[in-house]
Amino acid sequence: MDHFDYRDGVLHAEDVSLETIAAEVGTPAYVYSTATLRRHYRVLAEAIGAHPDALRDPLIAFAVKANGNLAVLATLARLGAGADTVSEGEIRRALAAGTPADRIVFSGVGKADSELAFAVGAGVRQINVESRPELERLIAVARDLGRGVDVAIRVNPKVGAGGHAKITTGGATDKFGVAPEEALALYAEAAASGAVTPVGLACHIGSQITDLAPLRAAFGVLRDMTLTLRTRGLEVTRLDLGGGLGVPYAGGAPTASPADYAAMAAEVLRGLEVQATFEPGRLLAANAGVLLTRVVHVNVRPDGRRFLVLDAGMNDLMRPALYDAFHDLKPVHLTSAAPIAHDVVGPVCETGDTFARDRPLPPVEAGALMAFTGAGAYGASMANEYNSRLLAPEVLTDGARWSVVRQRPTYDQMLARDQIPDWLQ
Ligand SMILES: Cc1ncc(COP(=O)(O)O)c(C=O)c1O
Ligand SMILES: N[C@@H](CCCC[NH3+])C(=O)O
Repeated sequence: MDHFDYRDGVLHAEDVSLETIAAEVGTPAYVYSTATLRRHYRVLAEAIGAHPDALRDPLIAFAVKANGNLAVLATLARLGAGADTVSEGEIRRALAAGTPADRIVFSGVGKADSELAFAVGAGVRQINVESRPELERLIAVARDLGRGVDVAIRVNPKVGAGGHAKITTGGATDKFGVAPEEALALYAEAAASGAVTPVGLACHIGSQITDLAPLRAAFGVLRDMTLTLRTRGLEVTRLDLGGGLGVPYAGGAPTASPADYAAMAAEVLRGLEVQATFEPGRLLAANAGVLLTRVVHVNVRPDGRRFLVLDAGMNDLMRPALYDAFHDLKPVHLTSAAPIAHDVVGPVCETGDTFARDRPLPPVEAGALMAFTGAGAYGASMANEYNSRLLAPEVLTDGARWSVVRQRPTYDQMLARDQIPDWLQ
């Protein structure tokens, strides 16, 4: 949180007061810090770079799904980050932000033929194949285009982990990847096809993982499989270790450090002589962003229950509604008033539009500005227009500079997307 701190009693993003941003851009609005993004990238890059013997020529491919804003992607691309993408839209975002195609990895369980063709045509670094039907379609697409592509087979190591059942991806019954035995068979089939080149294995077992044990187990599966493939005469030059390392959400559980994570990965991969890819999303972006919001009013019921009604709703920040996620809420103006219990809610017509129950907060008045922390990952990227609410704009700070990096749409733009057919006039 150090780049989001109080100065003279007002919460700032780097050198910019959130009050200034709210006054000019309105609320709700996402605010990201370039300095924090850079720091997070460097901490991870240095942690990985400390093990050049085992983590050779590493690639940090930012998971675009966490935050697809072009300015955020461009910030990371300039530091050398690649991109982990799961749709044509995300590949296009990464390219538009200046990420070189040969640093873009394409993952996902349901890539359409048109998306596979786009990725092959764009010359992405590798496609992480998640199933037999996908491999068959990719081979057909590559043959049609007369152009090859490097592939990794995404393994489902049967080790699920993560902060919530809905964000666990590595369990045996989860839809992602293929079981180790089948992955070995697909690898050989890919090699035999002559149309695509299998270069390695991939895994990603979940998100907001705070403990290294399940990650170690999953990486161990990749290691064993690498050795098996080599005994079968197949070359394995890359391992994609996925993302998933958790972050400290203010008030939440502690998590393993990037240094311990990298040391563990190095320990498991040492001696394999493979190139390692990492796909962090949350780790780089979550604590680099806040969601700035204004109190609509405080509704105190006769029984004493205090509803703090914000102008941000579950459509802007879905994580609490979807995963019961905890996001700290800070008043933009520091106060020493004693905290009292509030139910923090948005304006959306759903009971699920509740950010927190009985959250101790200093009493605030209508119009007060507040900020949800830890909102830089899976915040704006998961936002929607439910209740016909306009998507929140996004702002990026860099020292004393700041810019709107995604405009709030207008109601006219929202309405213009729909058409009433002639036959209804
Ligand atoms: C394949 C893949 N890679 C990387 C990520 C990024 O995960 P995280 O933000 O937890 O690092 C995800 C999302 O969970 C994913 O599905
Ligand atoms: N969207 C989730 C993380 C899932 C990542 C995608 N596999 C979150 O907000 O925590």
